[in-house]
Amino acid sequence: MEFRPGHLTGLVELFPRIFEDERGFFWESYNEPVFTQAGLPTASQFVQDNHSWSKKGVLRGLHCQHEPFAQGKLVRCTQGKVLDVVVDIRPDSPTFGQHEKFLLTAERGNMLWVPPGFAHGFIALEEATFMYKCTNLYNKPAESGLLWNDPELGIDWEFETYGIETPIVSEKDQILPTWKDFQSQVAVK
Ligand SMILES: Cc1cn([C@H]2C[C@H](O)[C@@H](COP(=O)(O)OP(=O)(O)O[C@H]3O[C@@H](C)C(=O)[C@@H](O)[C@H]3O)O2)c(=O)[nH]c1=O
Repeated sequence: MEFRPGHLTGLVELFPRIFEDERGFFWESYNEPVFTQAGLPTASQFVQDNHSWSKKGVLRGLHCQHEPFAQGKLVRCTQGKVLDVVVDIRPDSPTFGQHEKFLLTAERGNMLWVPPGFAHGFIALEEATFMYKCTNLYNKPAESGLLWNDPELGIDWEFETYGIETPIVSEKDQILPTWKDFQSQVAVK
């Protein structure tokens, strides 16, 4: 497994070692001592596993849960490919408000460790199965997030590159706060 730090502190992209033969392929997606060595959470810290499937063009996000329910997420795409986007929402971070994008594909098996303190989302660039482990349980009242197309965040979701005309966004995600509103909400909490 190769571990590549993201530009935003705390993010880690994981690339498994892939063994291919005439039958197909094999790789280790989790190995406790290897994860410990890399400073990543291990099995007992992951308390919830999630699995979603999305049509091409579905955009989910950007989601987070406020403290003390913030979740770290180890995410991966096991069918198709997604553009994964994270926004740094740690007020004391020098990169507060900045985002980073990762192309996660089933073929490469790459994963992303997103620590607590980020809003997270993705767009399915083709039919995609998305699976992830979380370090905290789902807590509906603690749900929050950011509006995916807020100009202030300035995220290019690369629709043109992948032939997506209009993203499919849930009603809930269409009314998430802008970056400006999110900051004032956090400030009053
Ligand atoms: C996230 C979640 C949802 N649900 C339920 C609530 C709802 O009725 C239904 C669908 O929920 P959502 O629309 O929030 O699903 P979705 O938009 O896929 O939410 C996910 O998006 C990605 C980007 C993330 O980062 C995740 O943490 C999570 O927020 O599933 C759970 O039971 N447990 C969970 O952990």
